[in-house]
Amino acid sequence: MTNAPILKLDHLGVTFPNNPVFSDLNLTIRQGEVWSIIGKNGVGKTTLMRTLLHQLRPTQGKVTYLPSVNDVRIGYVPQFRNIDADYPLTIRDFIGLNLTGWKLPWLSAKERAKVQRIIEQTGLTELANRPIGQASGGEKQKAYLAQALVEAPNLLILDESTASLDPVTKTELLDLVTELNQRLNLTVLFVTHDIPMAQKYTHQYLMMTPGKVEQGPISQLTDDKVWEGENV
Ligand SMILES: Nc1ncnc2c1ncn2[C@@H]1O[C@H](COP(=O)(O)OP(=O)(O)OP(=O)(O)O)[C@@H](O)[C@H]1O
Repeated sequence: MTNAPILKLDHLGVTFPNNPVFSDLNLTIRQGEVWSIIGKNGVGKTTLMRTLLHQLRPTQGKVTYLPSVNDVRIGYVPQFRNIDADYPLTIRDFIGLNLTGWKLPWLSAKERAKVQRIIEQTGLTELANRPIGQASGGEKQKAYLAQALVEAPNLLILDESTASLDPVTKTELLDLVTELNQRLNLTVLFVTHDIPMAQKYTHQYLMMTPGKVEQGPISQLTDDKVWEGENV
């Protein structure tokens, strides 16, 4: 398995009107690495993720996918978002939503098989035909993860996506992500406030504090450092 750089940030910065969020962020992420992105509320973690997804244009510096953006398939699992109880899709339909390209409005047999495989991997077999609007918060989060994984991403961004889960479900999902990381060299960015989970499941950390960003191996993320970072 290679350990080539997949993503490079050079002097990256985002400023909203009258609100400089972060600046001069330099970071190289290699294939197969698992990073935790931590920092207190409002420090800019989601803003950074949106910049990586090209949903936001940086006001300083640049984001480069290597060797080119065409080789990187990003799966994004958002923070908990509610879905109306009468939303008409089943969990199975929801997972396959992004697979229907412009050619056909329905899934091919191959695409249906992909959806079925991911349903089994994420433990959603019993629930697959239930309307997603009627699923619990944790079940919806599992469906979002399955939707992000169905296109076999090589970069997975989990944006506080385990925050609303019970400890058993959280562990199940992060074990699955770890298995995909080890088997497929999946690169993972895990935005979280859950430091014990970050210490258990990730290899590197990026800690954002107002005016400063620090990074290093997860073994160097001490409780003192987290306390300082959260109280700037
Ligand atoms: N579209 C926007 N326009 C203006 N300001 C924004 C916009 N999006 C985010 N912000 C501001 O940027 C800052 C960073 O927000 P962001 O959501 O990135 O923080 P975060 O670290 O993800 O927080 P949390 O841990 O609470 O999810 C906040 O002050 C927020 O109000």
